[in-house]
Amino acid sequence: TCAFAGQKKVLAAYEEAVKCGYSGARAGRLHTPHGVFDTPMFMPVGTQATVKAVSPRELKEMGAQIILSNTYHLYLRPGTELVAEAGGLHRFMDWDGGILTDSGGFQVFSLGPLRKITEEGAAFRSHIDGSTQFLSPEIAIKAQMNLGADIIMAFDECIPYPAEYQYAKLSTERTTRWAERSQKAHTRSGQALFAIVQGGMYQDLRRVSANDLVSLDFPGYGIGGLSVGEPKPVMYEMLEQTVPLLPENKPRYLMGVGTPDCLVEAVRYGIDMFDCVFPTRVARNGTAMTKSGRLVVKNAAYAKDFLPIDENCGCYACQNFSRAYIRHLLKADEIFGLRLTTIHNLYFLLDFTKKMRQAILEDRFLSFREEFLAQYCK
Ligand SMILES: Cc1ccc(CCc2c3nc[nH]c3cc3c(=O)[nH]c(N)nc23)cc1
Ligand SMILES: [Zn+2]
Repeated sequence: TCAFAGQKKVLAAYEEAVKCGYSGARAGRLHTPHGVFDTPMFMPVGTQATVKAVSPRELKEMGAQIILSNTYHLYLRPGTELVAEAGGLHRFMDWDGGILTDSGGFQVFSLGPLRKITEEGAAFRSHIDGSTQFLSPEIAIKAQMNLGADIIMAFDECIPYPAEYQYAKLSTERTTRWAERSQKAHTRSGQALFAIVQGGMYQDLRRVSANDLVSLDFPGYGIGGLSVGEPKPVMYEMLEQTVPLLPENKPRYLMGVGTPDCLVEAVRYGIDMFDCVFPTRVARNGTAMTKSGRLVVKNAAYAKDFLPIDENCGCYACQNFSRAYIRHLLKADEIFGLRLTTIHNLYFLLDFTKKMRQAILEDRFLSFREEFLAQYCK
C-alpha cells in the first residue's frame, strides 16, 4: 500500500491506496470536511443544486457520498453570492455529504452560444438570458469559494475534439497558467482545489500537462478533455499516458465518465472518482442500466412484465415496483416514473463502484473486470 504522505494543504487526502495485481487499480479513502469517503466512487451530477428527480434523503439512502454541482449554472442563476448568503451550497440544498463543483470552463465551451477565449478568461453569452458574461480563474475560484464545496476545480479549457496539435498545445499551456492563477486566488482553507490535466488527444501534451500541474502541487487531479466524443481506445491511451505521472497518494478524478465499461477500464488505470450525467439523463427517457446493458422500460415488450427492472438490485424501484408499472407511469408521463428509473440508475452505478472497491480489496479486481465485460453488451 502507499501510505498517505502528509499534505501541506488539506483535505482531499489519501489515507491509503491498496494496489491490486499489476493493474493500477486501488481502493482509497478520501478525507473532506464533510466526511471520509470510499473510492473508487461514482458522484451523482446535481448541476443546478439538485440531482434531478431525487431528494437528498434518497441520495443518502442509496449510498451517495459526494455529489457534483456546477459553478457556471449557479453563477448565472441564482448567483453564487446568494448561495453564500443562504449559508453555502450544503445548507442551500440540505446535503451534508461531500460536494464537488466544476469550475465552469467546460460549460462555457459546451453551453455558451458565443464565446471568445483570451489569456484573461472566457467571454460568453448566458444560455438563460443571452446577457454577456465573463469567467476567469479568479472569478471561477471566488464563485466556488462562495458555494463552499469540499472540492473545487481549477478554471480550465476543455479542448474540443478533434483539435489541431498547435491549438491543443497553446490551450494546454494556458490552462496550466490558469491553474496557477486559480491556486493564487484560492484562499479558503479546508477546501481542496484540484487541477485539471488537459493535452487533447496528444500523448506528449498530456505528459507535459500532467508534469507541469504536479509540480504546482495540488491535493488532487482531474483528468479533463476526455469523454468529448473521442473513440474509447483513444481515451484509454490518454489515461495510460497520464495517470502514472500523477502522485499515487492523491485522488484522480476522470471528468464526465461514464458508462460501466469505461468505469471498469478507468479503475484499472488507477482512476478513483467519476461523474456522468448519463444515469440521470437516460432515466428521463425511460432507459434503465443493468449489468447486461440497457433496458428500455418504455418498450411494449414490458407491458405485462411484472418482474422488477433487476431482480438482484437493492434499490427502492426494484424492491417495490414492476417493469409494467414503471412503463405505465412513463407512458402516462407521470413524474414518479422518472423518479423510479433515476433512482435505479443512480443506485446501479453507486453499487457498481462499491463492488469494484470490494473486488480490489479482495485482490480479485482483474477477474471481476473480465466477468463484467463478458456480460455487459455496450
Ligand atoms: C455538475 C457537473 C457536470 C459535469 C462535470 C464534468 C464536466 C467536464 C466533462 N464532462 C465530460 N468531459 C468533460 C471534460 C471536462 C474538462 O475538461 N474540464 C472541466 N472543467 N469539466 C469537464 C462536472 C460537474
Ligand atoms: Zn434497481
